[in-house]
Amino acid sequence: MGACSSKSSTPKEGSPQGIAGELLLHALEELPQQDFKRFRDTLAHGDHGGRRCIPWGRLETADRTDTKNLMLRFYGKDAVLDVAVAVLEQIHLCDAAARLREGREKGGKSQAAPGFGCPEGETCLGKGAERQRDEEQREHEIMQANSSVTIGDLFKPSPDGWTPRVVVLLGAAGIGKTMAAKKIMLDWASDKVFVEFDYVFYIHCRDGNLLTSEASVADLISRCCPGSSPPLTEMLKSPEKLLFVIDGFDELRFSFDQPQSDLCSQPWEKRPVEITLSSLFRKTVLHECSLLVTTRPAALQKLGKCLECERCVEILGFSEAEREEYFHKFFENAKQAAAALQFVRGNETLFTMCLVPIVCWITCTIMKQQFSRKSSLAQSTKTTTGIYIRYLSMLSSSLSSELKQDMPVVLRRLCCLAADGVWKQKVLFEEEEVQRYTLDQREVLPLLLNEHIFQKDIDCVSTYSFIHLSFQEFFAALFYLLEDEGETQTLPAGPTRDVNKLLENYGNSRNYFMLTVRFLFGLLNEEQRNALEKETGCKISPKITQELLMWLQKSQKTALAVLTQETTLIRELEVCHCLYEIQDERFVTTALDHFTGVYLRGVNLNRFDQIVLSFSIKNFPRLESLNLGHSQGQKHHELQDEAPARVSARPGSPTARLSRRLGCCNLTEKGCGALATALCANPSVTELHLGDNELGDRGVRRLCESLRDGACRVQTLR
Ligand SMILES: Nc1ncnc2c1ncn2[C@@H]1O[C@H](COP(=O)(O)OP(=O)(O)OP(=O)(O)O)[C@@H](O)[C@H]1O
Repeated sequence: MGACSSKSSTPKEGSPQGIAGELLLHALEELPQQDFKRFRDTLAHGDHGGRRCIPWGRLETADRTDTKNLMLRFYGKDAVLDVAVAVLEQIHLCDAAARLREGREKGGKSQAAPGFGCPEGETCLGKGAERQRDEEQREHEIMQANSSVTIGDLFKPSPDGWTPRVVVLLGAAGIGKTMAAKKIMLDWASDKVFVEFDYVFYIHCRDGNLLTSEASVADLISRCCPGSSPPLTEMLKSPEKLLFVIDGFDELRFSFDQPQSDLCSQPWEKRPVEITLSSLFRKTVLHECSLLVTTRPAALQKLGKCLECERCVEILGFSEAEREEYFHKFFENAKQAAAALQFVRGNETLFTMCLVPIVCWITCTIMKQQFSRKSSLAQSTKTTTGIYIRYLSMLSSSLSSELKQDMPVVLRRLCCLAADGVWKQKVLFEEEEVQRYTLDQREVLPLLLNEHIFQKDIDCVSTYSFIHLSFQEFFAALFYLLEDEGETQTLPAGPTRDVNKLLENYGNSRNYFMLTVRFLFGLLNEEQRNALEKETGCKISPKITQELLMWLQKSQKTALAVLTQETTLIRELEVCHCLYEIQDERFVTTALDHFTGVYLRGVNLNRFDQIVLSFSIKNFPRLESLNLGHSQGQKHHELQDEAPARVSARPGSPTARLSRRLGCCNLTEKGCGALATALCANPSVTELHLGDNELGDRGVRRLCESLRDGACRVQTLR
């Protein structure tokens, strides 16, 4: 658990951090109590030249030593004194600022002693430290997610008594974030959770995108209380009793890069919605209120720029028992539920995929129809794309023959609408927009669209969305594969069909494109393509295959992978998800031939992720390293039992130097058996880092014995 304690220890005497820390502590101790309070307040709410503010929740009760330690932890030894000097100047304590600056200059000279601190200008070392901090922070977050948390615990104080005010609920597409947010509202309303809050407001970000006129925080609150005039003055009197549930941060179109000086400070101030939300996130208004924000992981980086996440909890999806419970509730009929479960359990991958509730829902919906009609869920379905295609087939089979005839045209138009929406980060479409695509709602409503009544400014308008955002992303992907039969020329100008444009933008706005790109890979699978063509009557062309392949290979230079001096490592599990969806071993092997390893430290691997990762490992021609240090989640059965064997069994690998780092990845003593067998068969393994695993002395002995005659070094950390 070493990495989880990201709390820095007290700086050691004589260390560079110690000097910065000592100077800072000295400066803080010189401040009278009132000034020290102003210092903390500015630290939490001031402008630190783009640097993060320390959340007030942490500073509120901090004494001088705590404040020094928090500042060192947040800004590091190199920047901490800059921040302190700037804060002192902001609160007009210019003498104190000058003394601190002078002390730093003197201290700086003494640091020039050999072997003490880093020479000036060595920015690469600095950057390394920054990366390291990010990584540790992520590992810390993941750790938090793993200690199982219930809704009622989200705002509970941590063991050291500190209560978070900003909690982020993180989860993949369709994992149940909106469901959880709505459940929170219901549970709070019936006094089951969060009794400490007098008012809880639910803001769905997709609605925020539609607001065109200016709005104050008070207006946003009023919108959450429809039909009545809420007691706003009373509500705003005690901000610490307010909780805002901000659902679907990833769906917000706003950039949130306004300077601090543009933000509002009063809840009655009417400003563009973007500014108002930003002010709420950055706590320049109602800074004592609490926020619960849900988001897909891809938007975490953007979120981190506009708010200080104080606690991050990941929704992991349904456990096996919960999947069973879901089936029973869905079917109501015990016999049908048991039969459906038996079928789905017969396809282990499908059952695993059902850990994502939306997949569970689609599966059950298809199965339910299967009981009344011909079977439509193939036993072989094992990709997310496959499930969505089966759903579409099911809908198509339920259409009247007249509607079915129009299906290719309707589908092509619908795909244009979906793609246009994905590019414009639009989830809700107004009636005229849908009509502009010459889509008659009666045709498409049963297919995918949900109708919502939305209060836009003073009017009520009908808006439509795909039955779930992930369906919009599925249809947006299909847009790039459908052969244009000419009729789309009459539609509003949408995005180009050039997939390269989408891929180029993936790096910048990945959270909007990630699932769409994953579906693109899935739709290239020949079997899936054929099934879709047969069911819908549309022509689907695999002409983008080469583009996707080249993009993956080129992605050595993108955020998907990291190119070190000698090796190119896959750094994002998303690459493996894309490759898994295509289920084409030749494609996967060719794509992976450009990489030499996988580096996924601090990733939360669920069982499906493990299946996905294992698929890539199995088809990895030049795998030299697999680093899963600090990866957490359910035990890595798949990787323990299969991946090592698969790696060693690959022809052509004997000359490869294989180094495996499995530190802290939940490798158990049992897993050592499989690992040992694999290692025996693979004399090319030269290094094995096992870090802080649970394998016990027997496990280590077993491994060492296996490796006695080889050149492999085993490193453990316990
Ligand atoms: N706890 C649950 N119990 C039953 N069904 C659930 C649960 N959570 C989610 N679902 C089902 O899964 C669907 C998707 O859930 P939800 O919309 O909450 O996901 P999400 O994480 O918000 O997805 P996205 O990031 O794509 O917006 C829901 O419409 C519902 O059918």
